[in-house]
Amino acid sequence: MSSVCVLRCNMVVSRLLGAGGLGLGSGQISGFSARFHNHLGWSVWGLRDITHTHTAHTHSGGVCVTEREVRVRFAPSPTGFLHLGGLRTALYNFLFARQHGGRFILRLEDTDRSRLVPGAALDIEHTLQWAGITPDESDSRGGVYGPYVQSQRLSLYSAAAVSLIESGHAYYCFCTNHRLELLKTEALRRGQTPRYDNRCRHLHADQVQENLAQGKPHAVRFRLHMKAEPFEDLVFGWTGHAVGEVEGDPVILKNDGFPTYHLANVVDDAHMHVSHVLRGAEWLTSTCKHLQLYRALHMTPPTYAHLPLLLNPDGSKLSKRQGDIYISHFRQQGALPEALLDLITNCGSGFHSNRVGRNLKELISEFDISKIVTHSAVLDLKKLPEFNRVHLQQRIEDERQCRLLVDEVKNLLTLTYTDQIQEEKVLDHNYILRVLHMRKRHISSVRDLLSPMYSYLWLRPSVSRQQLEEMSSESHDIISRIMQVIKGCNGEYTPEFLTGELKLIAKKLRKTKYSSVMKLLRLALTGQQQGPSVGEIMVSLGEEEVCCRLQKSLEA
Ligand SMILES: Nc1ncnc2c1ncn2[C@@H]1O[C@H](COP(=O)(O)OP(=O)(O)OP(=O)(O)O)[C@@H](O)[C@H]1O
Repeated sequence: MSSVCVLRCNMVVSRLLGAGGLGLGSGQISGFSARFHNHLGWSVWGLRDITHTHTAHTHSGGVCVTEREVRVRFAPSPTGFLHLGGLRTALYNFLFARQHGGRFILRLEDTDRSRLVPGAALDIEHTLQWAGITPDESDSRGGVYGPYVQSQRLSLYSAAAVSLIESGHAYYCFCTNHRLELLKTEALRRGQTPRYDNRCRHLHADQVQENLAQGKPHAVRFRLHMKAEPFEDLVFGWTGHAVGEVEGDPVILKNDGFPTYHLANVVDDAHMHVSHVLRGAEWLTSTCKHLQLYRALHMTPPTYAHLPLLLNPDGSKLSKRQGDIYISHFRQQGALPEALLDLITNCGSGFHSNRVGRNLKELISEFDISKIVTHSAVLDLKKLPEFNRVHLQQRIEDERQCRLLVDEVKNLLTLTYTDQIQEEKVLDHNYILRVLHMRKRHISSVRDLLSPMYSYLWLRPSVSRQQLEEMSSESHDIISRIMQVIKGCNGEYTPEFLTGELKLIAKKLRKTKYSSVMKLLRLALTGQQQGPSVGEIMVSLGEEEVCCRLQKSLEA
């Protein structure tokens, strides 16, 4: 290119690097100049690094990974908190990386400055950590290809834009917002899809130089080819979109000095040596554009796998723009991370079969990218309590995890009942442990144990003798007999034993049926008319506490 072009490019670079101190010196971006100018080998679009071989029984279930180290990235924009759709895309990247001994990278794409949400970046990283899918490289963990936040990588994008302008693949666009709006309105009036008319493509070099010298605001646009190079997507198969025929040249660098998604993700994926891009299917049609950018930049593109989207029941995409329910909300409600991961994989695809109760280790070994289907899936949140119940039971049955649950219940109890708790023993580790084991098939969250239905576990009910008499005139006799049974049970204090004994007592009564005996006992022990079986209630409370409550009911 001519010296004019070099001059223009330098102007852009200095403007961009100087803009509000947002750009960094290239020294802050590891190995930038060396890698950027060292054209990475062009391996037939780089798409043969992963191939479908349906006969091979490989770890990944029919997909052979060869040559390059597997490096995948989850690249959300911190324009909102993480939702379940984003979590599933992150998870599939994580599963793929773990299956192939690769690296899982978290990159924050914060170039849309107008939509940044304070706290979102931290929320995303913390949520991934909470879910057990901790990135190997990220802003907080670091890594050799950092920084992992796009606003700290501006010099890379401006240099790429410069290189594209120099090679004639990009050009300055001086069109005003007003003109672009008019183009849009006119297209809509004619019933056409709005598109840029590529006017600035044809500006004479002198005109461009004059505009730049006058400091006219400008963006940089990429010159799209008419020809559509098809590519093989791991989910959608061979795909091609004649982007140049249907779209105007896209902006790659905005006039605020920030790149658009198209340039930034291409440059970063290449510089971070990303081998596979697993991202939402909404990017499928943009991929031909991205491949044109790779070609123009002489960079090796990754292999693509576009993932079907998770949808709301009304068919819309789960998206931060709609303020969909964030993961932090489910977390606050007591959802377990493994239950959420299990739910979002169950309502999608990527596995030979679906079943409830898969943990992360099993998800890694059973994930099969060749099983991902192209159609989107509706998220069925009504199933979450059942998924949570199954996973909570698994935690309760695991000694180490159950210890943590006991502590959680203890904290919740202290917070909920503060000074109402009369008996310190309800905060005892073994007492809570017993309650958890007794209720593990019935509760979806440990928070359920704090609901009024379970208050009897922590607080003594106040039941009057009169209430019991109203249920049965034999109530005194019944309660005395039961206390006798408890005293003589010699360690055989199980729900089954107690139920058998209660039946025997009922048989000896003249006026009270077995069912009424149960109702009477439930009321005396819990102050409630419904709840778990009486045998279970008695075992949960323990012999001493049951006797104490029964005795009190006789005296009340
Ligand atoms: N509903 C969804 N289902 C599956 N993947 C999704 C969904 N929404 C986003 N993703 C994917 O998650 C990754 C991060 O997405 P991003 O942070 O842009 O979220 P988003 O909800 O699409 O944001 P926005 O609403 O701001 O566009 C991208 O690869 C994106 O394709």
